[in-house]
Amino acid sequence: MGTRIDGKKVAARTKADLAKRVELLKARGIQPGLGTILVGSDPGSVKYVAGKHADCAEIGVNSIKRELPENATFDQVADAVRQLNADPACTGYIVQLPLPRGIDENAIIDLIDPKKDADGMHPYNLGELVLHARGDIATPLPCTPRGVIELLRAYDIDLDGKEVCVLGRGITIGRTIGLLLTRKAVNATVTLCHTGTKDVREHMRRADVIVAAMGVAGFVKPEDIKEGSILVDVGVSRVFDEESGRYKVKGDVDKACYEKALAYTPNPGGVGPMTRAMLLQNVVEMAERQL
Ligand SMILES: NC(=O)C1=CN([C@@H]2O[C@H](COP(=O)(O)OP(=O)(O)OC[C@H]3O[C@@H](n4cnc5c(N)ncnc54)[C@H](OP(=O)(O)O)[C@@H]3O)[C@@H](O)[C@H]2O)C=CC1
Ligand SMILES: Nc1nc(=O)c2c([nH]1)NC[C@@H]1CN(c3ccc(C(=O)N[C@@H](CCC(=O)O)C(=O)O)cc3)C=[N+]21
Repeated sequence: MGTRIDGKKVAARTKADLAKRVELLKARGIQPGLGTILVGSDPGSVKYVAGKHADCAEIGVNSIKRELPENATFDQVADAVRQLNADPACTGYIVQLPLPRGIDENAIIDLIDPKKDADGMHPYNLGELVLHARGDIATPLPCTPRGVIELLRAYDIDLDGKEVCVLGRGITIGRTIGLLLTRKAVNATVTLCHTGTKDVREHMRRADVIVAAMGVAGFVKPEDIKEGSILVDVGVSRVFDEESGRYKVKGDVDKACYEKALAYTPNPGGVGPMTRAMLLQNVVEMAERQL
């Protein structure tokens, strides 16, 4: 049985450290504040946003909530973005995705002040990430990819020279994590797979590390992986559980793989809590840049 990588534990440690940094900021007259813009009432999104505010309260960061109805227009969402750009109490914020159909998400993300982009997904910040393969980087990093890397680092898993197979080319993780994994400080070699990949299972079998970020429950099977591989399970599906009669969160990795793995992140309890912790870390770092 491989090592279970406990995301909750590492996230709690990260938050305890951030709480101290928030104290220092306050002592120097800076109060960090996280803004959220939620459009509509998708139950998943409502839950994520509530979780983010609870995290803020835990470490002493102020919350600024903006809620718009499902039928909000592009201009209304754009106005909410402009208000948070101008609000000095808001040091960083996110627009919860997905936005209702008909609102161009990329056009909204474009309007976010890159200095307040807590998700690290503004084109300017993504561009900075592309341009800086070496040295320090002073712009906010995308939360989920950063969470994955911090989580592996917390368990002393060295990615230098490792073959990483990423499954999925979504914006929140698949398409950007390679930019972090291939930075000189991490030094991994990355293959990015998607529905156009010819033999995705062949790529998985070759990999030292698999980052599964598709949202296809149980996609990665024991016969697809190498003995001693490291499994990072990011994808989230809600699957009906016959036994309990309730919907349960399921990851992209079949639990039967754990036996063969050197280490694995459970789902839930792995990457999710780290994603949230990295959002807070971005907000604290953005506030620290004001010092
Ligand atoms: N735990 C956490 O903290 C987080 C979890 N997530 C979860 O991670 C998952 C990915 O999110 P996101 O980055 O937004 O990606 P998207 O959901 O936008 O995209 C999914 C990707 O998976 C690919 N894919 C789907 N089925 C297959 C298949 N059978 N074979 C190969 N590739 C496939 C798609 O390929 P194609 O492009 O060809 O259609 C697509 O690129 C989601 O389930 C999301 O909920 C996201 C962020 C944080
Ligand atoms: N712009 C943007 N940024 C995101 O970061 C983003 C997004 N859009 N769209 C949707 C996905 C999904 N996502 C999760 C975050 C935390 C948990 C999380 O904390 N999960 C807990 C359990 C939660 C439960 O049980 O329901 C865990 O894994 O232990 C899960 C999923 C962020 N996403």
